[in-house]
Amino acid sequence: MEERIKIVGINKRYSQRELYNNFNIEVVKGKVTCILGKSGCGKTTLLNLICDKEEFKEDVSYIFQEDRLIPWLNVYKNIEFVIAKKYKKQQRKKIIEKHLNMLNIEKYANYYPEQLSGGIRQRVDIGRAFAYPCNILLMDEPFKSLDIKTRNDIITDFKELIAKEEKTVILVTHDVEEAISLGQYIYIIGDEPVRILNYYEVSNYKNDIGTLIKYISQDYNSI
Ligand SMILES: Nc1ncnc2c1ncn2[C@@H]1O[C@H](COP(=O)(O)OP(=O)(O)OP(=O)(O)O)[C@@H](O)[C@H]1O
Repeated sequence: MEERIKIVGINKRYSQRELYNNFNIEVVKGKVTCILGKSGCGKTTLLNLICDKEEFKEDVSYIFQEDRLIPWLNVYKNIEFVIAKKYKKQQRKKIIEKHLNMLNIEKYANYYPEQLSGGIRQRVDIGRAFAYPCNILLMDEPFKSLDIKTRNDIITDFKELIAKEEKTVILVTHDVEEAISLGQYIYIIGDEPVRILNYYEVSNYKNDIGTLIKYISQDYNSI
C-alpha cells in the first residue's frame, strides 16, 4: 500500500506578492515526486518552506542546482563531514565506501572538488545527500548544469539508488523531460498564489509515455 506524506499550510509573501497562500501538496513515501513549474514561479521557495517545517527539519537532505562541496576537503572527507556526528568512525567508513561504490566514484575518494568535472562533483553531492541518514531528499534542479550524456548517466544511477534506498524524493524542475524521466508522480504548479494545475501518476502511462509527454507539455505551455 502506498503511504502519503501531507505537506499542509504553506504560506509565503514577498512584500506585496503573495506567493503561497495555504498551499497543500501530498507526496508518496519512498518514491520520487516531481514538481514542475516555470522559472521564477516559486519552486526553490517551496523547497525551503518544506525544509523549514518542524516535522521535516531533522529528516531532510538537500541537493541544489550547483553542488555544495567543501573545496578544502577531499571527496571522502566531504561525505564524512555531513555524517560525522551521526556515526562512529568505522561505521562512517562503510557508509562512505558504499555510496562511492553505488555512484561509481570510488577512485575519486582522495580528489579535491576542483580536480573533478561537474558531473563527478554532482555525483559526490548525490552520494553525500544519500549517506546522510534521513528519509526525505529535496532536490532543486540538480542536473541543470550538466551536459546531456553526463545527465543521462547520472539519472540512470540515481534511479537505481532511489529504488534501493527507498527515500522520499521531492524534486523541483522547470524541465518537462527531467520531470518525466525521474518522477513517478508529477505535479504541475503555477499562478500566484501558487496552486496545483495538474497531477499525473507516471505508472498510468507505462505503455504510452508519448501521450504523457504530450499532456504535460500542453499543460506546461499553457501556463
Ligand atoms: N528574497 C526575495 N525577495 C523578494 N522576492 C523574491 C525573493 N526570493 C525570491 N523572490 C521572488 O519569488 C519568485 C519565486 O522565486 P523562486 O526562486 O522560488 O522561483 P523558482 O521557481 O525556483 O525559480 P528558478 O526556476 O528560476 O530557480 C521569483 O519571482 C523571485 O523573484
